Amino acid sequence: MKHPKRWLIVPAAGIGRRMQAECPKQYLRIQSRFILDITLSRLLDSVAFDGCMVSLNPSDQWWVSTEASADERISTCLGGHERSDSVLAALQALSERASPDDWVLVHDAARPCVHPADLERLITVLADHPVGGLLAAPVSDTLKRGTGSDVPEVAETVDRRGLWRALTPQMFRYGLLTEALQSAGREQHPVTDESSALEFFGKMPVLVEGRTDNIKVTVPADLELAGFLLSRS
Ligand SMILES: Nc1ccn([C@@H]2O[C@H](COP(=O)(O)OP(=O)(O)OP(=O)(O)O)[C@@H](O)[C@H]2O)c(=O)n1
Ligand SMILES: C[C@](O)(CO)[C@H](O)COP(=O)(O)O
Repeated sequence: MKHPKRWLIVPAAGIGRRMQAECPKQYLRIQSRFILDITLSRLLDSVAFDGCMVSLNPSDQWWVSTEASADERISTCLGGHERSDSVLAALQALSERASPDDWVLVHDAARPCVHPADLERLITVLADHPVGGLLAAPVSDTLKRGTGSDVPEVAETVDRRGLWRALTPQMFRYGLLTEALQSAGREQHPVTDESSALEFFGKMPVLVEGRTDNIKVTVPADLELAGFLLSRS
């Protein structure tokens, strides 16, 4: 039986609106390196991939200045309006090289602190699984649902038992992930991660516990925290 290949997709076509920075957040620097370069090097230096596809914004003017742009292992494609569109564009850009049973790991460009041990655990746990799964962290805080007003008040406390925070990478079979994202798009079913598309497609992805320091750089305060975490890794 043909051994499945392993592909990496890094959606990096966002504009980082919540970061309120002068450039898309994946091009902010930590220790003088672009966040995107840090993320890609942590992934590619830790795991053997058969190829890597990075989705870029059509207006991207920074990619040409990255270390990654000179890396022969990495190809690029144009991303889309939503993260899911950017992931689907990367899957379609790999269509000539990938087979349905190949593994695809999808990781946010904005998560530079991902730890090699988490990558190894995800790949090992899911190696023989027919669908795949994702890194996730059990919720440890008490959760409140707020009212939508300018001064939000507690509407209810949400039972946190069994709740997890989805992280990335998320790892699924190439064919199934492509079909699931296409189906969610046709049905205009909003998905904010790959697992949501598989769930909509009737599958139950595996939750693989990951480190809580695998943060997504989203708002200004996250940049200093990511810098601290990277200084210790
Ligand atoms: N149309 C999009 C939107 C997001 N992303 C990528 O998906 C990852 C996670 O998305 P998010 O944190 O929401 O990034 P942004 O969309 O850039 O942030 P914001 O929502 O604040 O604009 C990021 O690496 C981002 O570059 C993408 O490739 N294509
Ligand atoms: C994929 C993800 O990072 C899992 O938590 C998250 O859904 C991305 O959401 P965003 O709004 O695109 O940042």
